[in-house]
Amino acid sequence: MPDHRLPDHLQTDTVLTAEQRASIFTDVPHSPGASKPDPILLVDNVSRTFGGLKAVDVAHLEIQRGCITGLIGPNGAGKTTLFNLLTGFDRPDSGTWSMDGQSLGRMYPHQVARRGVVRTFQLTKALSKLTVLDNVRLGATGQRGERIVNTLLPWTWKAQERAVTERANELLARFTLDTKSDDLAGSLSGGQRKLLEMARALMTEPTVVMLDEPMAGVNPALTQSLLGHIKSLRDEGMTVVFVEHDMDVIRDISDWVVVMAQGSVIAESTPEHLSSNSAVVDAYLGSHHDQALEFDDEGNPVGATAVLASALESAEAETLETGGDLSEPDITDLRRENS
Ligand SMILES: Nc1ncnc2c1ncn2[C@@H]1O[C@H](COP(=O)(O)OP(=O)(O)OP(=O)(O)O)[C@@H](O)[C@H]1O
Repeated sequence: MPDHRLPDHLQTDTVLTAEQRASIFTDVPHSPGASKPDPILLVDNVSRTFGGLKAVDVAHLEIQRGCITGLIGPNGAGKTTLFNLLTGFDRPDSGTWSMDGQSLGRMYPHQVARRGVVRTFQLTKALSKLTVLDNVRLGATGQRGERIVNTLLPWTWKAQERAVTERANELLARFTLDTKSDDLAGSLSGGQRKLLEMARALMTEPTVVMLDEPMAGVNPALTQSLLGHIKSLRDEGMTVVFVEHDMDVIRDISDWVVVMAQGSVIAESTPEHLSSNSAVVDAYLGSHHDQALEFDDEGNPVGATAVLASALESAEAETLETGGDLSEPDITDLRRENS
């Protein structure tokens, strides 16, 4: 059994400094299912099939406490399905997973949230006919301590109502949505809805926040602000797991990166060493060679194309560093080999 206690020099109250986060992963092997010094989430043998397709088949995964873990992988790799399973929005065929030793299996989403694990969605789920404030207030449903509130006397409900509204207003201010609190959520831009979702998720004062493509569809001006918000969740002691396709974002904010392909975890790494991992390069090459490449107005690769470009660049650099050469193979040599 691996020893999951943090070494003495890393012991903290969950809020880790940048130095502590960097040293946490120094001895973690860059391999799928690697043991972490202090995992908050443990996943074992979780699988989910749709018809004949194995969407998720994760043998073992550990998520380090107090850090940002980026989850990447080609389209259809199973990232969203894994999020759905871990947060009670879907049921696996098999497997177990737990937070701090407490099983989270066979639970409904609100029960998982009560235990401190919340998630946001790739496509935001704001209720467009409700005000922004009411959307955030709804996040308090299933709140930890709700049962205690239910046993309180009627006149204390009002106090609870006030507390919920107060917290919702604080969160709206934090995410710079306070001027919009009386607007209908349907009037918000895509980026503002992402902020709204984050605010709603934080109503339960979670321990683990799982964000499914928080940057997708967000304009560049809001991207920086969202990145800052995600970092601040970690800096307040929360554990963040997020799905993202943009490698610049992954490099900017992840402390550790988990790579999925065809339902399984195929690699784990620090963001710096990601592109030199041949399994990652293979996964992206394998799944994207027949897809249209995507570029922005300035001709820079975006989305999966950016991941591929970055992986190729690093693989080429590695080939050169190890004395290889990048010239096309001589066709006459190939013919000779095949004859
Ligand atoms: N409800 C469902 N019914 C049938 N197939 C599904 C269902 N949900 C997911 N799948 C399939 O499972 C596989 C994994 O999908 P999933 O959405 O988890 O991948 P992903 O890594 O999140 O992809 P993306 O990056 O495109 O969001 C895909 O082949 C998908 O088509």
